[in-house]
Amino acid sequence: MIKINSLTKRFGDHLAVDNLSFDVQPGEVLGFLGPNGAGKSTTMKMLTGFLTPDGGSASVCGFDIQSQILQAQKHMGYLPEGAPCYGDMRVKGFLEFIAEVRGFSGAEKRKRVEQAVEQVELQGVLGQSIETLSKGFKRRVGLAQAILHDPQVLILDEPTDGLDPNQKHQVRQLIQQLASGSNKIVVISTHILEEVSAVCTRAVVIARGRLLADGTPDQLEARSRYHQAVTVALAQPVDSQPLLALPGVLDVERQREGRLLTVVAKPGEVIFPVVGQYAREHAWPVLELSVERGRLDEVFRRLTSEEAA
Ligand SMILES: Nc1ncnc2c1ncn2[C@@H]1O[C@H](COP(=O)(O)OP(=O)(O)OP(=O)(O)O)[C@@H](O)[C@H]1O
Repeated sequence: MIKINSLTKRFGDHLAVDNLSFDVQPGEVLGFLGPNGAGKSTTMKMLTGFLTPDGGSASVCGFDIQSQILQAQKHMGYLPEGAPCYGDMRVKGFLEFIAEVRGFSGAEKRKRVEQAVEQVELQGVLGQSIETLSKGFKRRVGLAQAILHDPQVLILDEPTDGLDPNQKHQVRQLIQQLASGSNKIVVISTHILEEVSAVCTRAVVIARGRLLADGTPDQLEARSRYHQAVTVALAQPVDSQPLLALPGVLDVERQREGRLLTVVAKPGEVIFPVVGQYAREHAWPVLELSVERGRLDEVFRRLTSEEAA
């Protein structure tokens, strides 16, 4: 597991990571969220031994990241932000080089490279130099080097940043594949909130280096103003004002010239039945009626802007 205890990092006067504490358990895919400059990459760099903390401690698979970093690194795969690789090396040569650095040789080295190549589907570009690859393929090379030694812990800094929707989908599938049923830990930093719903079992939100929220995607969505909101799509606009008098209704938002209503519930209230009944009784031309789980982007904005205020 990963244990982070009051981890702190300063750059000059600037406190980039401020007393951060949380644990990650085997089997978890943790989304590490925060606005630009929140301290995500700095935290990941400390965990992986690329930066030394100024305070606090952390351990990975029981190994302290300061006094036992080499042992900790054996259990970790790391995809740094932007997935930097040696541009003038060819893909195969680069992966063989990484395999050697990881201590593999001979048949074992060939097997490890083959497996990683297969997992991220690099077969078609093995002879190509890395600098000539598309962004998506460069990212895959970065992923291949991170998983080559089959680590217990994968730390991925914005693994889908800048990829097209198909490539994003592929990388997410790969993350799910790597994590599923394996008891491994995957930590991914991201700005993309749909990624959290798509692949993460838990999310931690930070801003200005401090922890703001920690929970499952469902728990975070439940903090949204739109949790249990009812969305009503209509063929024509209706008089929605009376909805405000229904029990449990907090607000009604109108969009598309009144043909899309979002009926917001008071905290803890379930309003789908009363809104549905009202619409039926008044013969509204309903095209679609649905309940919202909550909007992560709104929770994220609120949490991080409260912090900035
Ligand atoms: N080597 C450095 N020297 C000085 N300041 C740094 C250094 N690395 C990071 N910082 C500062 O520390 C803060 C946290 O940066 P960090 O890269 O960890 O944020 P982040 O959450 O990963 O942001 P992003 O989402 O933009 O990648 C920022 O204000 C950044 O400018």
